[in-house]
Amino acid sequence: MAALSRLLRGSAASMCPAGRWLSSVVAEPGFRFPATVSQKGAAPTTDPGCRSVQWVFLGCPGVGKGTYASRLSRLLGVPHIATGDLVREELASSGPLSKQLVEIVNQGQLVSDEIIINLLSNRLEDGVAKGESGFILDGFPRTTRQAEILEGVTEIDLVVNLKLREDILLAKCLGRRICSQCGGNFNVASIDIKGENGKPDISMAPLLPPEHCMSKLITRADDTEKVVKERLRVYHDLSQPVEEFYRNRGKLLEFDLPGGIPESWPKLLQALNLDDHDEKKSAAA
Ligand SMILES: Nc1ncnc2c1ncn2[C@@H]1O[C@H](COP(=O)(O)OP(=O)(O)O)[C@@H](O)[C@H]1O
Repeated sequence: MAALSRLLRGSAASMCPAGRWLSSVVAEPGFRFPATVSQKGAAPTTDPGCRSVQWVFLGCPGVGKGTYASRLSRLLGVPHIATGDLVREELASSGPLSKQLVEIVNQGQLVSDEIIINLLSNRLEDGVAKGESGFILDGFPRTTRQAEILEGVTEIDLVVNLKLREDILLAKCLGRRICSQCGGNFNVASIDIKGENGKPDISMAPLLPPEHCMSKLITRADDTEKVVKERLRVYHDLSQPVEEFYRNRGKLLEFDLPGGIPESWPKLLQALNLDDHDEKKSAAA
């Protein structure tokens, strides 16, 4: 905990007040965006004293936090830090913690705040040593206590709350596959759901792996129907209050996913007031 405080205090100290996000969700001049990203309507800044973005992604299991957070992290040049990945790395390491964690994770429960903060703290410390700045957190905070601890040590600029219907979330979790060799994330679920009560239809094409990954696909041990349902229940009980925590602070951007990546990505960029020059170039090519 002390290490997390120290690290995050360090980044808060170099924060540019003019760069703080306001509830309008439009970045103030002062944030450092890499050359390929521009903030529509905001003058680019070169002020080296200002820090990079510090964002949080919230949302139920299977909603796509990892997908969109990692795309944004590449666009904004900040690390994407997923606490679920940190937990899985620890499980794979068969270190002293892994025995303790395996049961908790495979039952769909949350790891203790102390353990998760310790893992996050170590990850941030490694990042600082490599010269990283800013972050997009995915899967943290997941309890109001974690949110309070984070608030006590640094300023979060923006919290993006991704939303999708619960029947789709289950299908997406059950369709998740990981390449055991390259670590790539894929999804074999094909979603095609008619909208009801005036809601639009939702289609999501599968995100299929390249040919060479096909035979190496594995499924997460906690992506079984029983465990996913328990994770959704735990999310509603413990993590939904975190949405309220940030809503009360005017930092929550609600984003209803309109479909798969092709429909959702441009709309998310629009909601964030960001431009992806690289994507436009490749689309035009
Ligand atoms: N912030 C956190 N607090 C407690 N446990 C966590 C946290 N982040 C991840 N975990 C543990 O790791 C598991 C996998 O996390 P993640 O990959 O984020 O799952 P999901 O796909 O359900 O969002 C969780 O079910 C939980 O046991």
